[in-house]
Amino acid sequence: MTQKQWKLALLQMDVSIGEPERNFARLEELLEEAVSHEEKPDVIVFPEMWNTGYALDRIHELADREGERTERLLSGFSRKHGVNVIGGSVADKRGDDVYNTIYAFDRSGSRTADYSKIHLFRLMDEEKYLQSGDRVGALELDGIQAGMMICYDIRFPELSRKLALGGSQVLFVPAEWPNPRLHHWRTLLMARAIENQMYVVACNRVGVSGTTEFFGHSMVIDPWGEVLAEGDGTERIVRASIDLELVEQVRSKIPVFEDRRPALY
Ligand SMILES: NC(=O)CCC(=O)C(=O)O
Repeated sequence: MTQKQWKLALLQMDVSIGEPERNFARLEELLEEAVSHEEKPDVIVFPEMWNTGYALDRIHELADREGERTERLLSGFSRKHGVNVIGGSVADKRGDDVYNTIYAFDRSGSRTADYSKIHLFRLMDEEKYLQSGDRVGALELDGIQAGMMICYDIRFPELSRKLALGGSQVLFVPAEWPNPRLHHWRTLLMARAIENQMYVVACNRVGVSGTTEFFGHSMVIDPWGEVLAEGDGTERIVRASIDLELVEQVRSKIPVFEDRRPALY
């Protein structure tokens, strides 16, 4: 049966660069905290590259081979607690290549989808060490259609539009988005929500790696562009409830999808 409301928990965690053991341990603590709350979440989301951070010069030795460790933890957790998990993204190694990949699990613990980042971010040298994905990330959870993008992907409006046209009502965005671009982060996320009349659920990390500072400000934005929840710069769980019926209400109030003129552009 299609669910009409979702309670969300965004694990706005700090990530220890190049230390998967510490990061797995911290993530497990935050996962337990997320489900111990009186408002048990329907969907849990975490940041980008939470297993290794941007330890790119050692990424081939640190990446999770075939995503096996990530899958073991998240599949077991989602089944045990009957919760959907958008597993942030991890550095995962397939063959000789390392990707930046989201693994998503439904309430039964089944891996329902994965998505590897399409647009690699040169300012952080991703293109020198990582392979890009070659397909978009659509999925269905609790009968709700959703899309996945990773961090820099939000600068490419064509991608979120494609997901919206394919039926997505919610866009999940794990990120490691640093200072000094808070203004870009907030504005781009709001634009993706308003132009596509969809929920945007974006989880950014906090903390410092070398000289790079990550500001958090994880956000849940509704299809009208209202910010339902926003983190600060500290490690915490950001919670929000969303009502999926609002997507249809906003889309009928301003019928953007009917008024498009794709023949002209
Ligand atoms: N990890 C990323 O993709 C960072 C993207 C970013 O910071 C940006 O400004 O874009």
